[in-house]
Amino acid sequence: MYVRGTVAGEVERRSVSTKYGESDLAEVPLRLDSDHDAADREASESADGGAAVLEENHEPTTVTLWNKWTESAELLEPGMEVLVTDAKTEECQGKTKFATTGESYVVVEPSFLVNVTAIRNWVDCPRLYYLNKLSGVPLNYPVVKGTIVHEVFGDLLRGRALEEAIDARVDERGLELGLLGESADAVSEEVRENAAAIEGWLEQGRLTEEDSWRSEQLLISETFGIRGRADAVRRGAPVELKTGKNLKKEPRFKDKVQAACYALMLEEHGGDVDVGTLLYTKNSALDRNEETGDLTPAKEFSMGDGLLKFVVRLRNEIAATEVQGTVPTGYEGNAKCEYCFEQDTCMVVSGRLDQESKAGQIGRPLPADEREYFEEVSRAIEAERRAVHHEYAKLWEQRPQERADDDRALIDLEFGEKRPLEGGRWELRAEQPAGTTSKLREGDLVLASDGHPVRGNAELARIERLDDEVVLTADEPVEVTRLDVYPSELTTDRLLAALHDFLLKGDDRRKDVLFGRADPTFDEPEETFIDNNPAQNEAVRMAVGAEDFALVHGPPGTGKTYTIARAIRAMVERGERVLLSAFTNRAVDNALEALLEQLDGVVDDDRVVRVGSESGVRTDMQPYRLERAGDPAERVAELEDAQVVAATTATCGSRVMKAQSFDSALVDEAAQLTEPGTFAAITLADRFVLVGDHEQLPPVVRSGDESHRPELTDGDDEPLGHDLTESLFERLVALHPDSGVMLDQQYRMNQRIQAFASREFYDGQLRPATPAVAGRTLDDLEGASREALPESLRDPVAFVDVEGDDDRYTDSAEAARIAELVETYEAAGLERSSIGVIAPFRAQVSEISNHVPGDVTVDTVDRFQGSSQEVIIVSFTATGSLEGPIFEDYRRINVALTRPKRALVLVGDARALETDPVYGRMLEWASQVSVRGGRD
Ligand SMILES: Nc1ncnc2c1ncn2[C@@H]1O[C@H](COP(=O)(O)OP(=O)(O)OP(=O)(O)O)[C@@H](O)[C@H]1O
Repeated sequence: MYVRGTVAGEVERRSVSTKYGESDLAEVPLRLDSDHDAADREASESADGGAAVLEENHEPTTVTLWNKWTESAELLEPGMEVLVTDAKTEECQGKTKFATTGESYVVVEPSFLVNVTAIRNWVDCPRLYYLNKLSGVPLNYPVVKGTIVHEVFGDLLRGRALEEAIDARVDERGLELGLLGESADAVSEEVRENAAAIEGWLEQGRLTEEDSWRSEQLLISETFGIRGRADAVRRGAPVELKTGKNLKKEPRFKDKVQAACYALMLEEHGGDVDVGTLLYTKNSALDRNEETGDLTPAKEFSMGDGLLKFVVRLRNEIAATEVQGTVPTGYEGNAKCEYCFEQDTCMVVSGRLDQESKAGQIGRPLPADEREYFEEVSRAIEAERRAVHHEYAKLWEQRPQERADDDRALIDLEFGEKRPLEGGRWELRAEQPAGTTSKLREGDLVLASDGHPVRGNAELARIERLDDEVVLTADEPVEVTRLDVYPSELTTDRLLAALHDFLLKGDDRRKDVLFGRADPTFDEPEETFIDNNPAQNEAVRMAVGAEDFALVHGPPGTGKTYTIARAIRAMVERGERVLLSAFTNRAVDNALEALLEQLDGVVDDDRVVRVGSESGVRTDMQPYRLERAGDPAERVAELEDAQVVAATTATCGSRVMKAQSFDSALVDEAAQLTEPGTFAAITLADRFVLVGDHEQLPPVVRSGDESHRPELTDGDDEPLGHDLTESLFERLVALHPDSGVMLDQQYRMNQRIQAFASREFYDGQLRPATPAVAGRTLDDLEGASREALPESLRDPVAFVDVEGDDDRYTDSAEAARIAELVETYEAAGLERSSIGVIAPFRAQVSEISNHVPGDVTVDTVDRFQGSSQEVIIVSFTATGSLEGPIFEDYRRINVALTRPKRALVLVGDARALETDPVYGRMLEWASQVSVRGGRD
């Protein structure tokens, strides 16, 4: 049976004499989880074929861990979670206790998902694992070549011809190879040598019997807290490809460990694995006359129980280290520093961060405030990682309908067909029921399954099309009936690397300025860049003249995009190479569009390059998109000759972008970026300009979403100084207020609409840029007439009182009233597509969507940020006390109220809203009719 719970006290270890001799044991006081989805587990095929439904029990019990599992017991601290499989019960003085059996596995912190490659690295040296995590994998030839060989291997398994696979895969990596100075022919030759081993081996397999193969299988273990992608699975057993050589008979130990991880997961999914295979592809390229030893590439080993358990214990060490936030020193394993490639890096990191390390330390430690900053921010990033793991856990903890309601899955799809594509991949089609919504978008990577993303047959797939029909491409032909959001750690990995690069490799002057030890300096040109808007002109002068950085604070509609474009043009005219970046693809493309207008006749179009994925970049910007595939020299020239490169901040953390450098970086939507998120872009440039509005939505952090367990090691209860929700932009505005300028003329809203936001959020300084903007009404729109509206809606701002029902997340009366309002505006001549509805909860968004036609955009505030509409209707969904995201942070209401150009209608329960002073003032403003209002 399964026993799962939280450690409730100190663990006691001792030795006892048994009939088998001396045995170690550890007694762990455990508070059992009451409802660890027992029913769900029972229905599933879990590793031990059954599950214990444990009674709710708040009294701690004891679980005894025997022999080798006492090693894992040593890692335990009160508050940690433990899972024991195949436990037995023992009655003792009327109490039920538990103990491990010979079959048991003990899993520490089972919801922390450890990557298989992490476990493999950990075998070599725990500190190496830490260093890899910190600095990320750089662009280097062995890594890129290894990836290509793996891809060719997958292709061969899927039946693609060798030469075709090599050509295609080398071509796809053109850009990376170009950056590394490699030529396609030379790389193809090397890949061919490696692939020969694979092909020969596959031939043998085919000669003897009908093999059942599967390439690249994504495995996630809900029992052992491990995940990874097996290179291949042959007759149910793992096959791992290594591009190195191995002249011994046996596979390398760490490679065995890796294969054992996959074996463990395959067994959890119902397999019985007794063998693992390692394929050392370099072996076949070696010359028998020069090398002695076993040159056969494929080496098999038998998969013993002892190894599987050892692997789980290693995994436990990683999980415990991560949850406690301790930094490995290298003493934990038997690290051999003198042979390690990373010895220098290791010593530098140890020296700079003043960490204990087996390799030793070099250099002076960073100043104390920088080390403290590093600790706080890296801890916050690790909390983000745990939140991603939490997303994984939801894959099995939530029922399908709950996931669908959460917008995290599309369920009940009707499988249509699977069609083989050229190159051995598959196209999968399914129909989705009408009216379903989710977070999934075209271009997303998803978990496509035949029913369950973890327990069923599942595969990573890309969404090619998403309307009534869903079209996917994948490596394997899954009969798709369900799609789940794929929780990715990529962002977290890149944040950590960006933090590392900034603090450990970053420029000292920049750190002095960012940590407040020095003031930023400017050398502003006297030139006038924009003659009709003094604040914008000053912003461009500061941006161009900044020697360190400049800040442009742009309230809604104040011409941020225009100002950025003008500033970049000025920089380009001065001969600078410029990076244009923003948090979202949408903002990057908007700014790029404005910039192209400015650059017309200044630089050739082909010196402006957009870096991003095909699905991320807007159609009209595709001509500027950098193709990754093709001739290496051509690809790299295209990027390196570019004078302006545009990419999201996430892409700035990619290996390709990290190889670039710029004179200046301009970052839009900077108030929505975490500090390390901002570093990813600005570390690529000598100077930077941040553009944003800290009175609108702050960075979105996953770990803030839900209640996570308190830090285990955080002895002092001091609140963290840096928790990722404050942007670098906001911090710098406070730290160096004179390095920025606020744009104060807005080009969007009628005067009546902007009045409240200006007063509440911008010290009354925001004003309409022109009389025409101030006087905007619906009458300006073709075919629309305010006269046709009821009197109560003729003013640009209106309030509609709807008594709230008692539901917390939805209000159907409000939804019905909003549907009527939409009809009223339509009757007055408005296009439905020019009306937007904002609601605080997803549930209310769905409720309203069911009442209004599809071409009216209905969404949450977060989704509306950055856009505008002619008419905006806001549903407050409030009753009694004000609770919910829209009310927790006044910046949300600022965003909601500043989306419309010509008309704003607030729909809510006046009595509830009045209970808060800000909303009280909002009601007053919305209910007063302007002098020039539409009364006859
Ligand atoms: N100095 C200016 N003179 C004339 N028009 C301007 C000026 N600055 C901006 N505009 C116009 O104002 C509108 C809004 O500008 P822009 O798109 O740059 O705003 P933004 O601040 O980026 O908006 P958002 O708040 O949506 O991000 C655009 O139509 C733009 O052409």
